[in-house]
Amino acid sequence: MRVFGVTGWKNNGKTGLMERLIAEITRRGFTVSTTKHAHHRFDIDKEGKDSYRHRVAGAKQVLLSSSQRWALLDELRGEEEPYLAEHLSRLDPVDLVLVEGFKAARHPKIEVHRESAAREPLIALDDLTIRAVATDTAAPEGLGPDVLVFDLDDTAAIADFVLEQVGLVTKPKPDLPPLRDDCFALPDGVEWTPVETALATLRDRLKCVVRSETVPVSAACGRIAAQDILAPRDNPPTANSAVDGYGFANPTAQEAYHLTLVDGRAAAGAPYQSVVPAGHAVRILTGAALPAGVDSVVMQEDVQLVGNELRFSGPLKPRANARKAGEDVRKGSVIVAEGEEITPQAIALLSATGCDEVEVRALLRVGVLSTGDELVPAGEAASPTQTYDANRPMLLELARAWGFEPVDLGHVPDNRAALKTALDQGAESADVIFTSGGASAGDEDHVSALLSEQGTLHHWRIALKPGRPLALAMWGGVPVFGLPGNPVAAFVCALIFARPSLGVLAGAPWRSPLAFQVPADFTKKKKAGRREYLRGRLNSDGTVSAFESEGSGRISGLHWANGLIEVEEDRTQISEGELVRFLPFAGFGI
Ligand SMILES: Nc1nc2c(c(=O)[nH]1)N[C@H]1C(S)=C(S)[C@@H](COP(=O)(O)OP(=O)(O)OC[C@H]3O[C@@H](n4cnc5c(N)ncnc54)[C@H](O)[C@@H]3O)O[C@H]1N2
Ligand code: MOO
Repeated sequence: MRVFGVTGWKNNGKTGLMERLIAEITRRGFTVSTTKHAHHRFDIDKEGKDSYRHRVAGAKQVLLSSSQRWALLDELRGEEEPYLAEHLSRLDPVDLVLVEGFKAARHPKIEVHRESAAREPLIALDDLTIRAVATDTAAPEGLGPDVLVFDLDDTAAIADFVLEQVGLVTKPKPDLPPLRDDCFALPDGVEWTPVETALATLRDRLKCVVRSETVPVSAACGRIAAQDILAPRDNPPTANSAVDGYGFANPTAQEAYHLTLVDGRAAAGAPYQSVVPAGHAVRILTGAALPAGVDSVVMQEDVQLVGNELRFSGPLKPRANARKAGEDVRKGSVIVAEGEEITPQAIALLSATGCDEVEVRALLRVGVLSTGDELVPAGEAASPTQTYDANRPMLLELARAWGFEPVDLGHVPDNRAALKTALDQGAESADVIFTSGGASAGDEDHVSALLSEQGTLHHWRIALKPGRPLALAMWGGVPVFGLPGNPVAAFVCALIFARPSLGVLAGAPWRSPLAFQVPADFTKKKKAGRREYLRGRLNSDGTVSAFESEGSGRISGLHWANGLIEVEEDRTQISEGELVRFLPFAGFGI
């Protein structure tokens, strides 16, 4: 539940601001409930009233009800005052709960401050839950840099702020700034980079590089939401029946019901137009709006119809088999959050609440270039000293499987001029470039050499097997992932480093892979200090096997495996039956 508080010292105008905010936020179409902390002896009951007499006689709870409102009075009778969270759990779902008082609770708040009433120092000076101060004077001194200051009477600005803070509206984003050329630089002196350091550097330095566009919901599957998407209406939009049966009002604890059936019926899309009088029932079908005078439904299997008299046995709970309006989704609530990938399930939710178009990120274009004199595309004649290009087709398909737009930049020989031309073209037609091969420092490792000549290369020697050399650079403002040539190393680096990075470039949050612990059915020794990824296959008995070879050119092992086994840096041995971390390929979206 979204909660925001209004706090402040006595007589500074908390209730006034609450009142103005409730009016402003409900006027904008959001539903609001409130909670207020009051003086310990407060009483909304009146001496001599019936409810008061029930209470004095010893009732623990007294529930008062009328056709306009109901109230529940709970006498603590010496018990501890409940925490705010407990109170909030009692409220019906709404877009926003505004809380007056409850200074000590940890929800975010705005503090009200009136110069004439200020007797004590601002609470905001040493309470980090205060996100803003609303004041009738100049900005008070000593506030933290993140605490905003508002004019106490500028209700619209304060409402904008509250709605943004709780995520009900999104502030329009400025144009996307370019990535900086040094965004891959590692701290001085770092030689062998631990995997986690490399990941943290990527996570911290990269940001979204694609603009947003509006697409119909029918074309939005797999795309990334560019802003929070709010429900245009409640789901269900009106109270309706969950079953085929008979609708009536106010079930009680009575044992036997005899109700008179009215003419007509309520069906989904064809509501019953008149009021169902007390003591009567109406035929109602699943999904039909509850007619006026109906709040509960008895299933048709549980009734007897004698003439137009409906008989059934109780007791039946109040609102039995009735779905409340908005019980699933409230109008204005966030149904898909910014950065979320739109799944078929999200499409159902968007469609159910009436969204027909959504603002999504433009597809990230992933350029793939393979390098090396020895490479030949499949389909061409190749001598035994030549190698069929496996990385480029693999990387293009990974990009497609991850929901990006693959851009085939072809293959270049080990020639710096050809590589430069290909990278220039890549920077025009793609948002990020994968190269494979030439990533280490051999005579023919032109990718490293060229990127380093341009001065933007950061050669990362990762404490990782396979995938030790990883070249990262900017080319024409576009990030380049220089993946190692060995296909298994290229694949592991793509999954571990490129996938979460590409997600961020595409507008999604950083995603760590899905992993779980399973017993190994193999033994292995390893050097301490580096992380290893083995090709693993989860067996039907719940154990995991490792591929027979750790050779970085053994592509058949990639095809054999259904995930990676992650062996931590400090581990030197795995014995049969010991738990290992398994990262299924399905968790990488492949
Ligand atoms: N003296 C050293 N030699 C090597 C080191 C090292 O640290 N010192 N590292 C080894 C490791 S680990 C790897 S991984 C590779 C990576 O080197 P490169 O990225 O420069 O890759 P290449 O030398 O160009 O190729 C390596 C290997 O992969 C084959 N390959 C390349 N591209 C493709 C492709 N598109 N499809 C299929 N196969 C490809 C290439 O033919 C080579 O066999 O360096 C080690 N050496
Ligand atoms: O680490 Mo290399 O990347 O073994 O293949």
